[in-house]
Amino acid sequence: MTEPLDEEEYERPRLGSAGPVRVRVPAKINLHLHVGPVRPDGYHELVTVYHAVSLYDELSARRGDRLTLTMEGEGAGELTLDDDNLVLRAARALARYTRRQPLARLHLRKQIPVAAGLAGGSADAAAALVACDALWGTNLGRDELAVVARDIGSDVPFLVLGGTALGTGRGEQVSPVLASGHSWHWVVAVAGVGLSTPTVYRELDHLRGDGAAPASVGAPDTLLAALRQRDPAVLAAALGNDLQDAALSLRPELHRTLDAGHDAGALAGIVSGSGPTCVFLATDARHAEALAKELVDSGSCRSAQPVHGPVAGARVV
Ligand SMILES: C[C@@](CO)(OP(=O)(O)O)[C@H](O)COP(=O)(O)OP(=O)(O)OC[C@H]1O[C@@H](n2ccc(N)nc2=O)[C@H](O)[C@@H]1O
Ligand SMILES: Nc1ncnc2c1ncn2[C@@H]1O[C@H](COP(=O)(O)OP(=O)(O)O)[C@@H](O)[C@H]1O
Repeated sequence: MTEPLDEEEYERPRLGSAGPVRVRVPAKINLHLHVGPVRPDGYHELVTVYHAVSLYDELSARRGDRLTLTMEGEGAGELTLDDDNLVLRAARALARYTRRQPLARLHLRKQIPVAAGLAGGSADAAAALVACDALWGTNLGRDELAVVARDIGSDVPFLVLGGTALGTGRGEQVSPVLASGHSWHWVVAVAGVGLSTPTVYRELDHLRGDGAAPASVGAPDTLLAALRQRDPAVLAAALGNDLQDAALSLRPELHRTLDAGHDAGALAGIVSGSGPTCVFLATDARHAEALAKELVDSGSCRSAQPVHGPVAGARVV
């Protein structure tokens, strides 16, 4: 973490924009999530393939004489405006990094459900970095913003980048894996109540420690090759998530959601990251529409919506 500066060391911000700056940021799913051993710092070593999908939060930033945040939309009422708020943490981290005062009026419109395995909070942090960078005229560029992002959360650098990317380390080391221009069609089926990410990692450790170790997805080579083939049936066979058994152990009712997707004709279904959202692969946009409707009708999830990916990371719009 960057050390906080004393007030007098701060520069008044040179405003890059009069504002408002509007930033749109996507949710992520993990097409491949291999969870390795626990590291000395308590995080698990990961190899993951992140994929940004067309479900967005939006953050606007205006000039202000303090740092303030207001929120509306999906799950906004559950979030507090304390030091744990990822938007405020991100704005302060960028201000410290660029030796400025964190002065901005921020407003967040949420559509990405909270604690759903879709990295909504990380997305909002990435949006705050991009919005404040534009408002303050700090012009760090995506690679440097991704460096600031690492201290905020493991998923945050990916949400700055977007697209499809390989994540290693604790997930914070990201590199793009392809830019083929091909779109994939998915349905995200959201559960009523979120799951805590640390609880799901602990459950995996517990399952592994029991000796009834769930099989691991191994290396991402098959998945990466499948992405290059652009064939949804091939991709369907390559999707995998080591956190799935842990999420299912904590939420057995997710079996019903996965079964409903299968019965409705999805090419494949997996838990998204730490869950409890389930994500289903469709052949095309129409198939995704039909699947989403059937999933809602099945009553096995709170809502289901078609999305596509990959899409760009946090962007000024
Ligand atoms: C599981 C994943 C998959 O992409 O995301 P979600 O599906 O929850 O969105 C990520 O690993 C979550 O990333 P993120 O939500 O940024 O996690 P962080 O804030 O860095 O860490 C939250 C907690 O998750 C656990 N954690 C996270 C990353 C990691 N490589 N090993 C871990 O054990 C630790 O308990 C940590 O204290
Ligand atoms: N702006 C924010 N949006 C969502 N969650 C936030 C935010 N700020 C802090 N959080 C906290 O981050 C945690 C993880 O949320 P989120 O990123 O939505 O889920 P997940 O890690 O499952 O993808 C939640 O417990 C939530 O309280």
